[in-house]
Amino acid sequence: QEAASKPNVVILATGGTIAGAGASAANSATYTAAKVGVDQLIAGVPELSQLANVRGEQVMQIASESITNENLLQLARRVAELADSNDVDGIVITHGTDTLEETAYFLDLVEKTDKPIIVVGSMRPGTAMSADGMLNLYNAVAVAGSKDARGKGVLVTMNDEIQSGRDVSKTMNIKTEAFKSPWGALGMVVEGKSYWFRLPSKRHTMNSEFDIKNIKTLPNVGIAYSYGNVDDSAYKALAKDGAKAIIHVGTGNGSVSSRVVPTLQALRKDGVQIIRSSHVNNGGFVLRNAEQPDDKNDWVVAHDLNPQKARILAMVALTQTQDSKELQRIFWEY
Ligand SMILES: NC(=O)C[C@H](N)C(=O)O
Repeated sequence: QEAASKPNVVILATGGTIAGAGASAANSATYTAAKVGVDQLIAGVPELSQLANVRGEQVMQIASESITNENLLQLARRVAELADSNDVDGIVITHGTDTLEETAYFLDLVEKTDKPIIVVGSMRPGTAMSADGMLNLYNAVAVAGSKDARGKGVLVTMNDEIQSGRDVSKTMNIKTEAFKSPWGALGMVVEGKSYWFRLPSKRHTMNSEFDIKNIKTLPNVGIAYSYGNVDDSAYKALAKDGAKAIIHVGTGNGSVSSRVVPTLQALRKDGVQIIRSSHVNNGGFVLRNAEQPDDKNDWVVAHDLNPQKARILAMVALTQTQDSKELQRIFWEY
């Protein structure tokens, strides 16, 4: 009877530092990620059973720097199956923090559900002093089981904050206050209770035109970084390797070096989509035709998406359109 009154939350474990282990309690930074299985992870936080009926599944066991597009698709398909089942109220994904922001955004774009989907990780392994994984996981399950988290898109619970999976990124390694959004957190979780302050305004989940059920494979999209004295070799190499789009990680306004401009114009003529983003640290804001004539060059701007999130959106969008104007619409709306 007590179980019937609690929400049913499934924890999908993928690895990362939240499942990591070090040689001693003093090893907060030196450890091996993806060591501890999901059952042990759940057993390590017995208080979870006060929040929800929790069960776990090990989807993969990897450090998130090694995640592939196939891993992303596999995870997203399993999330969709669970979201469709009547006995699941919320889903938590434990994940390495390196690419957590990419996975969270991918799921935000392709999952057709208003059930809470929470992606969570930790900055320290569970074996370390002041490990942050236990509380982050507790908070994730609390949010996943709460009715007021429904319809808010994929969320990330790190360091007591509830962040939008679309906006959040890892801004720091080592520190536990690593996950920030340029537009601020959506809320806080304290002692298992959520406090909300704002809502995402971009299209996501139920309101998204993308659906994992229609996505068989993801296209090759590469990222090339700009800096002083940059040349065009990375762009050419990506195109040679079959990239359908290249995310240009520009300086400042997503600017393009005069040495690189002719190559990007030529690649666009050859059919490669060129998407300008910025490498500024606290959130880029790239506008069309600002510093570069995007209309003339038929390039796209990533607006506020960082390069790794721009890659995710470009891959998803390219499953549906090859038209640069459509691509730009999608980059404004998601
Ligand atoms: N804190 C972490 O989870 C980092 C680790 N390299 C990972 O992404 O799997």
